[in-house]
Amino acid sequence: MMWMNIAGFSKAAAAVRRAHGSRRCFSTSIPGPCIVHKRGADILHDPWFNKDTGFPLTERDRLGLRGLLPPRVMSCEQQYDRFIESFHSLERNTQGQPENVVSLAKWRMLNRLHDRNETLYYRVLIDNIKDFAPIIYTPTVGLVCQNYSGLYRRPRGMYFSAKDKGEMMSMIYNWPAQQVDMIVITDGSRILGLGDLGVQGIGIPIGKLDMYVAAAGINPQRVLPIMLDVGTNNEKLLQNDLYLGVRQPRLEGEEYLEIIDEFMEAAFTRWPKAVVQFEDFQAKWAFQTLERYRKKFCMFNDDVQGTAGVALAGLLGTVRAQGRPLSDFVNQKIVVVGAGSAGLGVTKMAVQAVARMAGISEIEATKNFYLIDKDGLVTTERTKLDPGAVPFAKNPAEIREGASIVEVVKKVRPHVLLGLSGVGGIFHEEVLKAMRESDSCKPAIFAMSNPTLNAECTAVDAFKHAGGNIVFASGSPFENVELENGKVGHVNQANNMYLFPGIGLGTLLSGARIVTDGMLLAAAECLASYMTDEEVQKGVLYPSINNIRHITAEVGAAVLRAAVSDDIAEGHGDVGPKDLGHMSKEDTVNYITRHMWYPIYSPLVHEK
Ligand SMILES: NC(=O)C1=CN([C@@H]2O[C@H](COP(=O)(O)OP(=O)(O)OC[C@H]3O[C@@H](n4cnc5c(N)ncnc54)[C@H](O)[C@@H]3O)[C@@H](O)[C@H]2O)C=CC1
Ligand SMILES: CC(=O)C(=O)O
Ligand SMILES: [Mg+2]
Repeated sequence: MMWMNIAGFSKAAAAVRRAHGSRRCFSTSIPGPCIVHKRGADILHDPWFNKDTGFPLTERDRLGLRGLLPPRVMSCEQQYDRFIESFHSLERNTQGQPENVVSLAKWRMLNRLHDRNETLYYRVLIDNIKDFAPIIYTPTVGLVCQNYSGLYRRPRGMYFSAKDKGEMMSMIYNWPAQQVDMIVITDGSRILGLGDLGVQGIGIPIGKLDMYVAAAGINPQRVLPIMLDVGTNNEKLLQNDLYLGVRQPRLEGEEYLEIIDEFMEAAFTRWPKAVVQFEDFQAKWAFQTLERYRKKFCMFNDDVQGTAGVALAGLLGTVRAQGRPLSDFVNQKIVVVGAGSAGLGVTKMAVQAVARMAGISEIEATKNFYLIDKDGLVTTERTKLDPGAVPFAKNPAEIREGASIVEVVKKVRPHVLLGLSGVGGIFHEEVLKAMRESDSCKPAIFAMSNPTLNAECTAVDAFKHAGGNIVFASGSPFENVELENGKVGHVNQANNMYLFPGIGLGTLLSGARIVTDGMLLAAAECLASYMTDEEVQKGVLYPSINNIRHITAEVGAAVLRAAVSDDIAEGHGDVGPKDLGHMSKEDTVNYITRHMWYPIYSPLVHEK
């Protein structure tokens, strides 16, 4: 078991990952050729193949591009520098403007590059992931979704609407790529903490798949963002003339399930080896679709399962941060605020970990967990209790039904207060001050809701009101906080981005037919053991996002090895299940790393 390995994490491994995270590595080796079936201007208009001014003269001749570009040939490095310089100049020129305006301007600039030249786009993204993830992912992606109908310029991904019923099996063949490895699908019903955004939620699969390319090195020609537009219950969108989705209330019940069933059959008929990630479905459909498909298709739900693993890794980190042995996790009192797809997923996985570590039943393991939803503390007195929350309902004799967050924190004095409610600011001053009385010497506050305005509290407020000795994590990035004593309050980003790319990549390269609990647990354990004791004791629970490729390789390898142990790995390409089984841990990481796509201009070879 992983729990034993954490303390043994070697300094050498830490050095390797730092090297891996180094920026701007322009490879000097000659890349293999890329076959292209078009010529001339058609190539320039195809972002998969376009190199802009980067086409060498010989290639311009071979592909009929001569005269279609300015004569000067620029290297990829020169194009890169030119883009970064333009980006900095945008930053200078927008100084003092409202934050939303600046964020959208930056997103537009990156998006234009994405639409024009994918190779350069991903090079820029990978090498500057810390600066650009907040633009293509949370928080700016939330703003983009809110404004998507107005921002829309070019199509990306596929849209299956309620009106396409009966047509999906043929429609799926409209996608131009022969092979698809990763699909991220949403129905737009719960986009971050922003609610039902209907068709505009397509920004989320696009952003998640950008992270797949950047972190997991999935080839961008093999990713497919999907919007399943079954209507929206957002009145404002339905009234908006510019709204691009189907203008009808959401389908419900069997009608809804028939649409998703049809899509899943169509997708896996064309690409039987693909992995499908469900993202930002409202809780009832998140759980139902997960149960419906997880034994039948190779899929997982990122909000339920990915988030659970990231939170569990962070919770284990908080035990180490207190200088206590991991076995003390079983004694940690944890208050979870938000009992939706994410909150229930996290609580369930953490309870399972306690049960395993303490050798007790899952029911007994719920003792130290307190679940709060919009109606307050969940107890057995609650009428209309969500079935998923039943195991965590407290006895009202312990604390009253519906008790507020402050009441629960004052009474329980939890080690951890974890928010997945989607409600900005509910960890207000009184709640945070109550955490000063926590039974932990290093109380932990996880404000995991996205985007930034929906975080349960800001980093500054957490350190100000709960004290400088807390451990803090948020779902969207905040700056570190300067404390009065001259020390730095470290801000962690507790976001499922640390796991979903590795879960997807490990699953894909193992050729697993389904995603098992064992694979998800292996991912969480791998992340939990990634940090050194020294780092964790400084309150650093998660690695820097600059190391995301290395983390993803490690997580992917852990997932793959779990698939082999679970006997469901069927292999990938030339690598059969036996080959996978014979790989050492190090071989597995190397195998995963070798399969990561990296953006370099390949020589284009035209074939009719
Ligand atoms: N950091 C991360 O990696 C992730 C963060 N999230 C974030 O978590 C949030 C929730 O996501 P889901 O669970 O899918 O949503 P959900 O809609 O399924 O659940 C929200 C829960 O919060 C509760 N709630 C609402 N108002 C409340 C209040 N005033 N006090 C206490 N509880 C309240 C609701 O009753 C419900 O149980 C979103 O903001 C999302 O962005 C979700 C997945 C991953
Ligand atoms: C991060 C994420 O998946 C969410 O906020 O929904
Ligand atoms: Mg999500």
